[in-house]
Amino acid sequence: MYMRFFSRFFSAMAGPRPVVFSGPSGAGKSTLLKKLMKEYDNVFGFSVSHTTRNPRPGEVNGKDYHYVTREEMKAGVERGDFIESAEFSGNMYGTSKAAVQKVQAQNLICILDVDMQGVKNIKETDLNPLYISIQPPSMEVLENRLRDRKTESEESLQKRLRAAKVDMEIGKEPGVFDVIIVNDNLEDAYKVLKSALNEEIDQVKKTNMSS
Ligand SMILES: Nc1nc2c(ncn2[C@@H]2O[C@H](COP(=O)(O)OP(=O)(O)O)[C@@H](O)[C@H]2O)c(=O)[nH]1
Ligand SMILES: Nc1ncnc2c1ncn2[C@@H]1O[C@H](COP(=O)(O)OP(=O)(O)O)[C@@H](O)[C@H]1O
Repeated sequence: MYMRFFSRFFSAMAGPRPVVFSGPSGAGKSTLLKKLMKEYDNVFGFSVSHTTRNPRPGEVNGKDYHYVTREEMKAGVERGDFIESAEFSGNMYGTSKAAVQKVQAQNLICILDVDMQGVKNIKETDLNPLYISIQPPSMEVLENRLRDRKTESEESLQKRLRAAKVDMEIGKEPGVFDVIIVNDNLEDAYKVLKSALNEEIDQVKKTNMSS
């Protein structure tokens, strides 16, 4: 009880409330997050995850992900470097404590992009974030977007679509997410996202201006 109080107290002291984004691969999380961080670069900071998957063309090590081998990742997990980690579509992904602390130390809203296992595991921690789900308008649209993105092999695409079906069902369960955004038209979805974060954005702007 007291431990819980103190850890909540200290996590509140660590900076503004983080925001966790989740939703099927191809739903548009990265697109929306990049837009948000471009418009509010002094308000949000991205928690750079570790992954064992290969970088895609254009992705930058240390910016999109920290790209590591499975051995390195496992060693990090064993050392207790990670808040959470998960296996997704044949690769490991995880949020390191350092990634979140780096953002919080700058008094920015820490953005995490994690799969459904990440959401479940983060719920067991004291991070206490706002949970936002980004959903595609339909499975058909999701498949088309993933194919058009041209980043996946047929095997990887099928794995992502299978995971998406499961994720979409869990995401509908009441109480899992605070906000659910259907990303049909990008500009409309972005407006909904900004209005969901309005109070937090204003709060950080005020605090950071006066310090
Ligand atoms: N649990 C967990 N999931 C992550 C993490 N980083 C990314 N993911 C998730 O891993 C899945 C695959 O990500 P990625 O390979 O970048 O593919 P994309 O989502 O199709 O662009 C997505 O659902 C991400 O939200 C992490 O640190 N922890
Ligand atoms: N509202 C939208 N309308 C059409 N295409 C979109 C929309 N949002 C995202 N996309 C495209 O769909 C693909 C998947 O989006 P992405 O942001 O990579 O998804 P995620 O990060 O959730 O895997 C990308 O090629 C992106 O440009």
